[in-house]
Amino acid sequence: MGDILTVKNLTTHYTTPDGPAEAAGDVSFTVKKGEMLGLIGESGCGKSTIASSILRLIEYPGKIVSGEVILDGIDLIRAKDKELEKIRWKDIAVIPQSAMNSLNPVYTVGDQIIESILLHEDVTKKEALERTKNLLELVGIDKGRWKSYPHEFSGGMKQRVAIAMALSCNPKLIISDESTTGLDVLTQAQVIALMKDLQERLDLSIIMISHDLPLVTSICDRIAIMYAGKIIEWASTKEILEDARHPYSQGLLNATPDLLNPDKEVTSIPGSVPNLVHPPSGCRFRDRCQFVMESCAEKIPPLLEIKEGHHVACILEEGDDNE
Ligand SMILES: Nc1ncnc2c1ncn2[C@@H]1O[C@H](COP(=O)(O)OP(=O)(O)OP(=O)(O)O)[C@@H](O)[C@H]1O
Repeated sequence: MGDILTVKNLTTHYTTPDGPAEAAGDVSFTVKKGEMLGLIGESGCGKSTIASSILRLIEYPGKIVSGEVILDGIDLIRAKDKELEKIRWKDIAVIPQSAMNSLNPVYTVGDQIIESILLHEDVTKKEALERTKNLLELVGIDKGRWKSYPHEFSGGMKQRVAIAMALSCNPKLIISDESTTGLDVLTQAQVIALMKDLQERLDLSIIMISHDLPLVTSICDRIAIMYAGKIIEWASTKEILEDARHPYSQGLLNATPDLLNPDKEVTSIPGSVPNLVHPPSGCRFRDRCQFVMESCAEKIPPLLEIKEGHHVACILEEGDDNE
């Protein structure tokens, strides 16, 4: 599988009265064609900042300071505004946080999907309506419901409409940003199963942003774990579950209950995420890390590939020189 998206050394700051907050610091990862990549981390660790940076939708006081975001050979950070406008939505579609509330209450769901197709593609209204009906069926909604208004739909159905909208222009990449927040657990599971099914059937590439580790491990092919603006571990889901190397990743796994193993001891990670304006020197996790050493304060550990496809940013993985 080839890479569809390459994020290279992306750094995004927010200006604050106390100085810049580095919400994404030197972030690098790739998304393969047809894969679902989970981007996971505690609230405030920079997940949405990365999503907005990929689409260059960071607004003041935010600023992309450096890095590249390559989609199909085009660097979106340096692309002209007009070029980028065509790429947004048509090539990269977003299912936003609380997607079900993103629908306009005064238009029918069908008209909203039709409008998004007509805005980006040179098709007739009749063709757009046909495609809308097909999209509704694809997400498990009777095509006759295109004339319904959002208030006539349940939360789960509105979520399905948001997915249909994201699919409306056959994007190469979908970014789902905590999009099932606010749904009950059962509906959330149905929507997630639908996304997984669509990803496999349509060979879609999806970045699934979430703070829900069990959700991400249940459907994603690979997982990038963020801590305080940095990716600290990135590997296949299997590797993360069986051989997580970063103490923060291990802490996250230990803090997650396992329904199949009710005897598992669940332990939380002491402390809290640091202020991103004045993060600790060196490793940002060191204040909370049970394996902390003096040298952890000296330099920011680089994200190293410790075995094929498994990347970790921890001094413990850097070899004998640092012991
Ligand atoms: N408008 C802003 N002004 C100043 N700082 C901001 C702003 N937006 C975000 N930040 C900073 O960037 C950090 C990352 O925010 P971001 O929303 O990307 O995190 P997140 O991981 O997506 O969180 P959540 O899961 O809560 O959505 C925050 O902790 C905050 O310090």
